[in-house]
Amino acid sequence: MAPPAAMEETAPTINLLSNINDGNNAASQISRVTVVGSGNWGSVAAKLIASNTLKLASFHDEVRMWVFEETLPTGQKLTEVINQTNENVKYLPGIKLGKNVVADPDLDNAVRDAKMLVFVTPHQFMDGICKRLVGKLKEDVVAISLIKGMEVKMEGPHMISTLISEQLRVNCCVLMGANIANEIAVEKFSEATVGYRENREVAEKWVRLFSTPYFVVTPVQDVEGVELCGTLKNVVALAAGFVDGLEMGNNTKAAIMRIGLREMRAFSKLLFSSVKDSTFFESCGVADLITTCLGGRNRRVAEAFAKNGGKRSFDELEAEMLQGQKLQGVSTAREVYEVLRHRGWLELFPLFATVHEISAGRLPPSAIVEYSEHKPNCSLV
Ligand SMILES: NC(=O)c1ccc[n+]([C@@H]2O[C@H](COP(=O)([O-])OP(=O)(O)OC[C@H]3O[C@@H](n4cnc5c(N)ncnc54)[C@H](O)[C@@H]3O)[C@@H](O)[C@H]2O)c1
Ligand SMILES: O=P(O)(O)OC[C@H](O)CO
Repeated sequence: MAPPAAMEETAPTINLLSNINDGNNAASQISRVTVVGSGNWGSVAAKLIASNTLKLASFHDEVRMWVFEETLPTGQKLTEVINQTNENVKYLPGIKLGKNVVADPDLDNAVRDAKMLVFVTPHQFMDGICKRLVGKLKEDVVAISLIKGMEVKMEGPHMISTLISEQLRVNCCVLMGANIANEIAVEKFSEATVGYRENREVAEKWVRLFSTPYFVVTPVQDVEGVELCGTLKNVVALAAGFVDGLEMGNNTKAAIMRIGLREMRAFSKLLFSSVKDSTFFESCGVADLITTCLGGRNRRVAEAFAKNGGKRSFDELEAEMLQGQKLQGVSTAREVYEVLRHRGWLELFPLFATVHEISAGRLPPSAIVEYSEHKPNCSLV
């Protein structure tokens, strides 16, 4: 059962202007939370949330976590092992998730009673997941996407939060930030940004659900800006990895990060005029760009790709180096490239375009710095 309302006062939340009724302990007011996804970040998100649902009276203690079921080399099902050991032995070994995290391989069952849905799968699976969930949710469900990626459809680019809100007809916020999951798993201090469209009250409820003394969350009214920061930094991370693989040094890497940030901002503002400059100074912006270009998986695999002279494909390196975890940067670079080509913007975004050309094998990794010699006069908004 959820603890008494008084405990809410001692919960580790940041100071909010919220008037959310956390004092109302009626069963109908208590939100059940389900995490859809159980990879590296999905598991850490479940752990974070589960530590708070035990303390905050407005959330049900139990956190359901939908697991894309797989059989481990031991022959056991991943879900069974998570529930027996309280550990995601494949995607987050060595970390206890909290006894109130329940792994569930049945998607319909996992979301059935949820009032708050946290989506955190690799972005390429979300279209299929949303289709499976249509008509399966409770009324008044709210969602948040922790997914860094986008979709490109015939009619143009689609953010994942838009896919969720349109297909499932729910309010969907986003949470992005400088958040390498393994560091948060061991409770090292970091920050994150919740992006919301209009409903500040819902955003603040998400902030309460995620905030801990070591995970400080700030709400920002710019859902597209926050989500595009999280999505596009993965493309810049590939460029940073190429530079590392070619041993070009820190100055070159800093230059790539600066140019990348400039393209991130310009691309975001061309797609959505509402995107705010200030968002790029939040955790979701420059901070995530820095941590990803220093310590992320996209950077690491791109470094190996460049060291091999582009002779081993990203798919091969991903499977070998990440053991089931998924890169988002390569498909995002392709999706961004499609938008640029379709809209006649390729000349405006030489870094983004070149990252795709390299990862698709059409240019050598060294082209990451050569593009600027050929297109020195390109200017961005
Ligand atoms: N790992 C991080 O440090 C981190 C931090 C912040 C944001 N993110 C973002 O979170 C999202 C999820 O990443 P992650 O790190 O939790 O996952 P991951 O890359 O560690 O794991 C891949 C996940 O995909 C699942 N999967 C495989 N095939 C599937 C299918 N057909 N359908 C549905 N699921 C399938 C696997 O079971 C596994 O749970 C991504 O958008 C990522 O960019 C990751
Ligand atoms: O490991 P990456 O490259 O997927 O990046 C992880 C996170 O997005 C960093 O915030």
